[in-house]
Amino acid sequence: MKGYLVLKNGDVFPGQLLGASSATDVHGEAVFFTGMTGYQDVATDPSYRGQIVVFTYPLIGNYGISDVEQEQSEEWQPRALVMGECSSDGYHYQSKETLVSRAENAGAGVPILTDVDTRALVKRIRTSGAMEAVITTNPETVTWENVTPIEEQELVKEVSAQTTETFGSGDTHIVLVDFGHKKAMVDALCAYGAKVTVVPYDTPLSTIEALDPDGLLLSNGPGNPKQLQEQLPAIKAAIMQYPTFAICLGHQLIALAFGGDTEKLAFGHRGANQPVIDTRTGRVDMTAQNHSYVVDRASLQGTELEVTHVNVNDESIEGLAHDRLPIRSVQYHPEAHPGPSDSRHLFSSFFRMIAEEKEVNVHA
Ligand SMILES: NC(=O)CC[C@H](N)C(=O)O
Repeated sequence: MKGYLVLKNGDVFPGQLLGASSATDVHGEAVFFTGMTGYQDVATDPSYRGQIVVFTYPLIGNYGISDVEQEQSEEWQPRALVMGECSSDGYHYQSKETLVSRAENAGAGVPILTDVDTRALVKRIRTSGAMEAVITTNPETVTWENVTPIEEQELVKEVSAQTTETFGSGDTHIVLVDFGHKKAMVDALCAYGAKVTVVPYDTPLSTIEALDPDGLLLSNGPGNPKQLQEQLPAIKAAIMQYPTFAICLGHQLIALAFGGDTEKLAFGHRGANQPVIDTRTGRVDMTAQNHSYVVDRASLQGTELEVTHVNVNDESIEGLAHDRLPIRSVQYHPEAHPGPSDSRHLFSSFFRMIAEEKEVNVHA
């Protein structure tokens, strides 16, 4: 069926619609992802909730869909996927589903718009910025009334765990505060010897205390971090009490909790090759990224936070450390999925930080 992506500025990009809910108009924020692989990880990453993801790589779906390895959550998360060409053969995961069959059977109702001039579309987003968009079968009838802008949607509430769940059986107990975590994060923690308890984003401090964690992980998640303003005092109280590592949305929340500010990038960083330098060691990692917002450097003046990592391309802030407490955060994704795992060592630094803290407490 013929379909269209209509940008809020009026530009229309035609294509072919696949998927269960192809007849319905779907609103979202049009953003682009530059990785050559990782489409399944992207399609299931809760950070993409509310967004229409345009893939810059022209051929998507060619290695198939895995049962579990690439799956980051149980649902398809973006509002829609847009691509140049959608492969109907899953080459690597041969006996499994393909992207086409997944879209066609998608109970979640995530349409895929293929055969789109994604090059032109991405150039438009680069010049005009990430923008609201609609996937539709009839561009004439598109309306922007009664649509809540993504900044005002309570997306974390939609994706956060409803109940507490425990994974792994290691000796180090990590409580993962779930703003919309990716499964790869739990897997990475378990691989380093953790037992992980995933708790809803608004879990009170007393419940966290009752779980007696060795450390906290504040996860990634969708939307504007300022949506969680009300949670900041509780987040601050918790992270001041336990060694904490925070990723992406979690990193932004740490900045906000300590009096810093965040701002929105024109079109964000979404891909698998963002170079990040550790300003203390000079080491550069190629990183997996997926974010619209960044911590504002000037806002950190006078706070207890120090910048530890910087993006080599645009000098935006990529990592923070508390000047006194064992609190570290990064804007990028050390758990990868999709993208390189160069920065997986940050998980071992987290476990080292926890061990050091235990030492200090033993001798205190
Ligand atoms: N991956 C994430 O956690 C994204 C954080 C936040 N929603 C942003 O877009 O900046």
